[in-house]
Amino acid sequence: MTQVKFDSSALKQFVHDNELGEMQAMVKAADDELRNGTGAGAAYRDWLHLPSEYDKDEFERIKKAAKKIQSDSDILVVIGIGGSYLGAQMAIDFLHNTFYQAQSAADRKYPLVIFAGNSLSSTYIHDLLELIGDKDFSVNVVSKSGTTTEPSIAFRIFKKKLIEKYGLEEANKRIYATTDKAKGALKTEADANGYESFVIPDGVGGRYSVLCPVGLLPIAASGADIDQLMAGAAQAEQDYVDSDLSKNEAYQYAAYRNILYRKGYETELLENYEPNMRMFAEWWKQLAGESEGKDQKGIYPSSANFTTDLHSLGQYIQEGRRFLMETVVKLDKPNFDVEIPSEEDNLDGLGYLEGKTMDFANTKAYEAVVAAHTAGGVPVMTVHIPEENEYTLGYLIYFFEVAMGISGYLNGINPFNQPGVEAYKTNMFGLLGKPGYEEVGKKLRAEMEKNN
Ligand SMILES: O=P(O)(O)OC[C@H]1O[C@H](O)[C@H](O)[C@@H](O)[C@@H]1O
Repeated sequence: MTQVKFDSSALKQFVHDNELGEMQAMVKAADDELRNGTGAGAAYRDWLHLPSEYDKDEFERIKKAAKKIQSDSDILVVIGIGGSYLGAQMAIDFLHNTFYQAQSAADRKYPLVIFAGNSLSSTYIHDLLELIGDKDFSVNVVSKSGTTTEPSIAFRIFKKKLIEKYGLEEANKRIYATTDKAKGALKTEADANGYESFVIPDGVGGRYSVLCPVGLLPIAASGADIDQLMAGAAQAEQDYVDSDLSKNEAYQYAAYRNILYRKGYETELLENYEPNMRMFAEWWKQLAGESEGKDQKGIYPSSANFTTDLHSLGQYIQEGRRFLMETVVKLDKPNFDVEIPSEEDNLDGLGYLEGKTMDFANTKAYEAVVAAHTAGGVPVMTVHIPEENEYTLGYLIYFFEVAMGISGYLNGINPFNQPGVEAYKTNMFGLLGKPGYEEVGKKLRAEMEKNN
């Protein structure tokens, strides 16, 4: 059964009936590029079949490693940046109690999974070291290239703590490395020290890697069911193969956002009505931004959390400059609903809501917002999900991944590279004094002095 329902009914005043049909030929061509590898970046399409063609032996090894971590660690520190942490963190937030970090170990039942190496903040690392204190912990270091600066620095620090606490031999048994099968500094180190290693397949880029060991090990260690996650994604893999727009809602989403983009709606807000889906938007932003923002074009991916941000960004969305489109991921049925209590005095005037639930109010807020923003000139699309569980999440991940592949080709770019992220890295290496980058550093310092 489909787990995602794409609703474009609020677009009527923005997109004429014929416009979607006019996209069909282009969607067919984009589908051909994606499925048959005739488009740019063809070597990075292996995520397309990850849900059905993953390495089953490795999958079992992931589950075993997760069990070991659960049995010997209070905390799992997952070190990675970009695609090497966003998917795991969004999944863990989506699948667990909102306050699971604050729960006691007994209530949580599973290790706390904490992410590091996704910034260069010393405060963050200091505070995490303090949180770990004397607790038992393990480290999952994740890097496809095996050379990214932020996670490399964090890894040195947590490796040192592991060695101090457990000694070298036991420390090596508490380090799990997820990286390339053959190249990169992390692979070299993992081989030299005998870390248990998991492979990021060649044809899977960072932002498409949540359904490989990158996401699966931390998600499994957190106690979530990765079989169900993969089963949901595999269902979506089957459901989204038709290049006929009328039969493929992921492709409809890709087509509509491109129709809107070409009319000047250049920024897309991914929205939720559930605080535990904030990280989902962060994951989606990398997926969309790195896939599409290149060659001086592309939809700018942003996000908003409702109803919270209706009291901050809401004014701008309703009446500010008109370049926004919105995509809501709407949970149709929360796992737990809470009734609004009755009060005799009704001093707060909420009597009219007595006996109704929080989710009733949340859904009415969503309906009200769609109507208001539509009237205000903001096109709104909705991706409905039935509930929050592993199966639905796997399905939803695949929905957005396949939509982004098609969307990129519709806009005439390579959706699978990210050449632009190197520019700051080169400068940073120059300024940090990395061997080989001396000239860059010299030039930058001279420019900075001139500007001061
Ligand atoms: O996994 P890594 O090689 O460490 O890369 C981590 C991230 O950083 C890079 O700069 C890329 O732009 C991202 O696509 C990638 O997910």
